[in-house]
Amino acid sequence: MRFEQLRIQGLRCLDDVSLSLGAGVHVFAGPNGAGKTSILEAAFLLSHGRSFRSGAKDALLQRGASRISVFGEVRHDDGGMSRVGLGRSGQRWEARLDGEAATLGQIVGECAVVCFEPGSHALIAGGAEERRRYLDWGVFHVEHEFLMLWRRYQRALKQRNSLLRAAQTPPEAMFLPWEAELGQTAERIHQMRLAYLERLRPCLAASVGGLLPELGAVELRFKAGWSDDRALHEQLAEHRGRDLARGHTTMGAHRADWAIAFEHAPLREHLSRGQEKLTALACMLAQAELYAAIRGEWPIVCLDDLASELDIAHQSAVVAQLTQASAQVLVTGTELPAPLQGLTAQVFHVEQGQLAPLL
Ligand SMILES: Nc1ncnc2c1ncn2[C@@H]1O[C@H](COP(=O)(O)OP(=O)(O)OP(=O)(O)O)[C@@H](O)[C@H]1O
Repeated sequence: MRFEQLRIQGLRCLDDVSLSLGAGVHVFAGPNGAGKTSILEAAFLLSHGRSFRSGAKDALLQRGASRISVFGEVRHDDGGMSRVGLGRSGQRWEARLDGEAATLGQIVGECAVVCFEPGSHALIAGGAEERRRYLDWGVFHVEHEFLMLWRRYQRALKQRNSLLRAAQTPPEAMFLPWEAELGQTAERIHQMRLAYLERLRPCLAASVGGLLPELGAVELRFKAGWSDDRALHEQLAEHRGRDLARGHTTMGAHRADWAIAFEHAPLREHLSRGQEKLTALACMLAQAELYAAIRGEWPIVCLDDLASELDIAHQSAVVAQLTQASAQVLVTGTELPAPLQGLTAQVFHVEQGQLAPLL
């Protein structure tokens, strides 16, 4: 798939920017603080309903603006077109699909963007939340039922947590239905996550093998978020006392995690910062490749500040793979990255939130 049009209003320094994009590689080049990353953020927002920069929800709105809005025309490889939009004035985000009010899930289902950026190493070196988000984004695109299950799970979790925090401990009967619901939905979420990771495994082995051959075979480990010897609802009942003391639910699908271990770097601490970044990039590429295998089209790939993140050999390897796959690629850099010189790429100069195509 690819964006044919992208319109961004009121996002950081981008006051009102319209872009026409084609197939293949697009480069956004310009000085620091010009607004290059903000363009990728807008694309990512349509596919995830959030920015890839942490804590950015309020910072996204341009200072002094009352509304933020991002609109994209997505051309699918089968010729179909989806018009996706996301806007926010005040605290509420509103989604639109083909001119009609829609849910966030609907637009995210139509528009797939993956991104490698300077914070991506957090997928390997950071907390479990990033890894769950990555996993669940992939699961969602394979199993549309996932979102509904996840919402049911979150609702039950919220209810149980508020019982845990009540001034006077409620009777057991009030906990039981929520614990049963958590147990049921968590089990199905777990099965979907496991099935997705099984499908991801060969894609990951291939992309890691291409980018980090020196680290040897790769192993993917998954933790459900609760012990696998008993049903979750039983464990929730058993550990209610501990959860009451802590004021929140300490086990369940919201505590799941996964990890990658290499034959020659079994612990995460064995990886250099550059290897963490390459591993995160391999995860992103594997997810894109699996998406393409399942859905029949590549997601849009964003590479933020590519030249400062990777050495030239790895930049070249990534660009070659994406060009071969005919993915639409949006790259940023203070200059045109070396592996793109001589390649057919549409280059835009970005300065102070303004864009101009360079011939
Ligand atoms: N809410 C906001 N309102 C207005 N301007 C903002 C807001 N948030 C950030 N900015 C400004 O918008 C610009 C955003 O820059 P962005 O991160 O997109 O730049 P960049 O071209 O990727 O820079 P770099 O090369 O330094 O990474 C910066 O100049 C920043 O100061």
